[in-house]
Amino acid sequence: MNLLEVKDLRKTFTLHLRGGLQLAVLRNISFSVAAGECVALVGPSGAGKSTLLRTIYGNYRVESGSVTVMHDGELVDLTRVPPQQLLVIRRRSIAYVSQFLRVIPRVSTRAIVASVLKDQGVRSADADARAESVLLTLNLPLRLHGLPPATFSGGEQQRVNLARALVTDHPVLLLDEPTASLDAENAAVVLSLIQEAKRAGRAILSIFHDPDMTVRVADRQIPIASLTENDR
Ligand SMILES: Nc1ncnc2c1ncn2[C@@H]1O[C@H](COP(=O)(O)OP(=O)(O)OP(=O)(O)O)[C@@H](O)[C@H]1O
Repeated sequence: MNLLEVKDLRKTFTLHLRGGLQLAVLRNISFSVAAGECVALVGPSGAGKSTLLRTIYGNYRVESGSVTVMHDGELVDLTRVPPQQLLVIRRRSIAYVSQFLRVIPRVSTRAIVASVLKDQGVRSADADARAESVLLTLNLPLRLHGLPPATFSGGEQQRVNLARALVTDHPVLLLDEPTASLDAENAAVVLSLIQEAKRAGRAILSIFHDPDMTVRVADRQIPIASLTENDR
């Protein structure tokens, strides 16, 4: 069963500060990701892999095409839903881990991770316990859970970011270079959590900075090519 379907997606950026210059990035992108599958986006730097993830998550408006995700047992086209519904769908059905953690200052790491569950209606004490457990699995020691992550190392911040997505059971998971700032040991933990998410029937779409990671965890690869003059 497909949990994510992308059809004929097109995306062009308009650079308003450059006199409205048009930058074509994605053309004719079509693929699907089934429950229990991890699909990797591969292609040269600048081809548009991160743009594709952000467009699927609804951060960017599409020029044309559709992005359908499984939400509450139904396939919903995210390109056509009003912003309020998009927020509801993000809360329950599609999670996105960017390379960068954006957090509210002075909020503790535990509270940041638990808030995702509390937004879904999980009781406060249960949410805190589950947040703590996933943070420990990701090798973030208890002494850091009460601290805001602003001063954490890049790899620690990346693991907090991952914890926010892995603590939930959203059917669709988008990961942008989830192991980029991690040492080999922590990268291996993340790979095993991705395998676990696959076994749980989630659909994962990811970009890996390391081709070896792609081979180890991805069931399929989707090539994203840089556009030529003719494609634009
Ligand atoms: N918000 C934006 N506004 C304008 N142009 C953008 C924006 N985001 C990305 N781009 C451009 O879109 C193109 C694709 O960028 P993107 O980051 O998606 O590539 P990528 O394949 O993920 O690259 P990398 O592997 O280096 O991370 C680049 O030319 C980039 O400059």
